[in-house]
Amino acid sequence: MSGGQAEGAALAQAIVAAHAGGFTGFAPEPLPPPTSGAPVYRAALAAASQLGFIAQDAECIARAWAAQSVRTGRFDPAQWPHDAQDFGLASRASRASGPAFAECPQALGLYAVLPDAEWVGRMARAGVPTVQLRFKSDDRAAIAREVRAAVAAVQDTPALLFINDHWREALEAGTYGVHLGQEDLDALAAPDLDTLRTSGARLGVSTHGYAEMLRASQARPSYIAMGAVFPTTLKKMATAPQGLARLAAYAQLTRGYPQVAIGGIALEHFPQVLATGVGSIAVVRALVAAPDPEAAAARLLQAMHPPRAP
Ligand SMILES: Cc1ncc(COP(=O)(O)OP(=O)(O)O)c(N)n1
Ligand SMILES: Cc1nc(C(=O)O)sc1CCOP(=O)(O)O
Ligand SMILES: [Mg+2]
Repeated sequence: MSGGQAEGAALAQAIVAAHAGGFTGFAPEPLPPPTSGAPVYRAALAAASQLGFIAQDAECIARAWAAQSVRTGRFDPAQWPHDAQDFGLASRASRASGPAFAECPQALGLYAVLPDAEWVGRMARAGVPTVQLRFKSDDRAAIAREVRAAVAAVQDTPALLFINDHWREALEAGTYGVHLGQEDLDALAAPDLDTLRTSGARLGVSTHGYAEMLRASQARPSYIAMGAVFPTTLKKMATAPQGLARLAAYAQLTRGYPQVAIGGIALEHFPQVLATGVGSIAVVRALVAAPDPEAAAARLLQAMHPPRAP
């Protein structure tokens, strides 16, 4: 090992030593091919991989760490990067990154993700402030029907309605917002994204790590969803559960956006999830698999807004 390599390995170990106690529970990932020769970049790439970040996220962390060192003029292994500028995360507030989607509340509160319009109405009437229709079907007529039924179901309630996946039907029905996954966003042609934005509909985007957050920010959505926090049995996830320490880091990075935490979240997790700073928690099974969904909604709403200590 050359002197330079030994020095780089020591920097990487210093980062790992400072953060291994926080980012626990992840097996090391293979070291991706470096895209820069800068010593801080290379050390952070090795450390992030050692801490279990997948290649695309290790690359984001390494680039952010190098940018942070240049900006501050020093390398501190304890200083995990959190600055949006260092990551190149597009800001919602700055016009320089292009027009933004319409605003939604900074705190969307309890967010129920629901399989059909009947559930949407039921949870809106139970007082859930944000609801999503997540209706999985390839039948265009059935989708349009379900979206219209969901709009009607929230009409006499204050609930904000997002439609998952089916953005054209959502625009036709005039819903409050649309939620898209990364693949949906990638598949959307620029003119379609413009149509969606200029319609005034709010846009929420799913993310599962740093690289996806940077990608989502390019669209300057109304909110950023971060998951899966814990293991979920609802669907097969391409990425590991991210856990609370990563969620806290993601929330710090994306604090210019309203944030939604999702994935495997149950009542007992609410205090720790809220402590990361997110303003909204999305759940599926905690409501639809509950023996008494209205009573479950009441408990989750209370956990979302715990009374302040006197
Ligand atoms: C609030 C919220 N966050 C994430 C998702 C997941 O959306 P997506 O990635 O589009 O995956 P599917 O839900 O379509 O399987 C969501 N629906 N809501
Ligand atoms: C639909 C969905 N999207 C996720 C993501 O991480 O993008 S996790 C998830 C399932 C959430 O269901 P439950 O609360 O029952 O675990
Ligand atoms: Mg989707």
